Amino acid sequence: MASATIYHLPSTLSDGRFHRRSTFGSSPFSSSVIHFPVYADFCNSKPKGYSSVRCQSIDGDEKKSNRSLLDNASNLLTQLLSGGSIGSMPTAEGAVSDLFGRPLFFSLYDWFLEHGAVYKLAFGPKAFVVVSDPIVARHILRENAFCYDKGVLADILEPIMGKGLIPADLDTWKQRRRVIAPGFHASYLEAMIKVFTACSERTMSKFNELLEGVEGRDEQKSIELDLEAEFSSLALDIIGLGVFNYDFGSVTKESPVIKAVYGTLYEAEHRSTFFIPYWEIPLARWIVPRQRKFQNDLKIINSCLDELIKNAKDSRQEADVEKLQQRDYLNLKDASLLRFLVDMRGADVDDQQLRDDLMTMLIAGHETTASVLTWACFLLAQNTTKMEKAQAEVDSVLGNRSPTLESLKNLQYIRLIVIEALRLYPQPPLLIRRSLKSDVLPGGYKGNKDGYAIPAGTDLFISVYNLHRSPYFWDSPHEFEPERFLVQRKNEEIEGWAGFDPSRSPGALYPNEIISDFAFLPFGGGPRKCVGDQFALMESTIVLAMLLQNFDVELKGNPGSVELVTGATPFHPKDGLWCRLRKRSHLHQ
Ligand code: HEM
Repeated sequence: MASATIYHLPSTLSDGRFHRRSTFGSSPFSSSVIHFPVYADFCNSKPKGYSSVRCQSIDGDEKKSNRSLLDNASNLLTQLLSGGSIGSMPTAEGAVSDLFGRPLFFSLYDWFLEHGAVYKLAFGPKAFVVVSDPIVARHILRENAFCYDKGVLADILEPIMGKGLIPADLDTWKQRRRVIAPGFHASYLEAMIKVFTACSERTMSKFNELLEGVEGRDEQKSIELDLEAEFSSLALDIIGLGVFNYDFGSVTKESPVIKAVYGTLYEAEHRSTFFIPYWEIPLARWIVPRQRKFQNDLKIINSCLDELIKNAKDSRQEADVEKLQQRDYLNLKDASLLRFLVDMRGADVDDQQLRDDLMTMLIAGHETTASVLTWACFLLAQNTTKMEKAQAEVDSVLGNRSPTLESLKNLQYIRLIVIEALRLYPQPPLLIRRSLKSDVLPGGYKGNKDGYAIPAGTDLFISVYNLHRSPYFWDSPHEFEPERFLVQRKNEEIEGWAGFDPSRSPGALYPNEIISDFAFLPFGGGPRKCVGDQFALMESTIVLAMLLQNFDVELKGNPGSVELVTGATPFHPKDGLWCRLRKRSHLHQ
């Protein structure tokens, strides 16, 4: 009989990694948990694409009759307080109760199909404008980018990231972006491939050791583990080494710093699913136990970062940007971004700013990447043909060798799987903005030809989830089809959208917002686009390739039982992604 061993990581009990969903219980958004529709449901739905999502909502009259007094009062208040100023737009009379039963983005999707690509969400005393159209997204993110700031998101993240790139005011952002973006140059990324490979090898060794501990013949052995937790540890180790040359070693051990990082991540996540700055209530940081713990976690991380900054400054070797980029990164002992930032001539900054920069990248680049890998495995494990195609590519490109930059270029199918996972599960599913001045949004596809006037101070959600699953811009939008990115797609009917054309970004290893004219926005677009996109994509490709090179992966349970939680932060399977791993048959002794 085949033996299987179930591994609970030690952290299950002590660092809160797996308790985090329960901390979300108090949030109106994140308490939403749904059984995720099985991939096959999507494929069989008619019209192709969205009926599975729609079937989870209460439609029409039934929905209205279920509205509570709270919903009616909330909508009335919205109309009174903000309805007039952005009145020309279709309004989704969102029932607040809709938000309790399931993640917010499902409701946003239903309302998008009902009201169009730009609608106003009547929600309590506030109104949000929800955008689900590439032409409108392009206007906000690129053409008129400096008319908008991060609004609610900056309010939420500022206490954690300070003046890091994400929440920074415009002046600080301009100054820091100019210094940080060049740090992700080609030689740095190539050196990072060594880091991705070395860290992944540690994870693969851990899995192999666990398998060796199982009794029985090689071909019969399997282990069951939560791949989401494993990817989370691996991504933490990678971001620590890549950004500040610090080895958390979290794949194999626990430490107070690791616990503090997870504590901080969960607080960041909790705050970003709340949208109301409850932590600013006077004395909350001293009285509320979770806030006290958060302050303590921040202190632990900050003192670790302070020491790393001090060491980097003590060994500073000043140079111009061009000279820094020409260093022999493949052989540097410390190829980290911190080294680059500290050594850059003329970019002297105080320790506080450096700390904010590092903290921002630690948070922005950790769970996002772990989530992409999680959902890529979830999708692949449900599709035997695509899994076999992926493993065949890995076998022919890598054999039993470790990945290099050259092999990464040849792992085309694995790259597209990562991209397709990001299309179906964008991390985060919403981009948040607030208008700094009055503006006129384009109407977008099927919208008002004159556009929509919005006043200064309007809060907007660009729903990347809606964009990525729009039936107007994608064929079979809910299907897992990595191959779709190889095909040119034009839609002459859509005025103002240039269509999908891979040749628009020659030499790009991965499809991006340019190729899709803003219909594909996993890393945002325009000046605030993610600085770590290539880092994250290469990392995900290498980790996934090495996993498939070594193991057969299947879901432990039924895909329909995988429950999904999210707010404005990465999607998570509620109880992790439990998978069964077996050593690939050609690797048996
Ligand atoms: C798959 C992984 C990742 C995803 C999906 C992702 C996604 C995003 C998105 C959507 C934005 C734009 C947010 C907006 O416009 O409001 C962003 C910004 C940012 N990301 Fe990433 N990211 C990932 C990995 C990383 C990594 C690895 C790093 C750093 C090493 C990083 C650092 C940043 C920073 C600093 C910003 C702010 C840029 C600015 O405002 O100038 N991200 N990311």
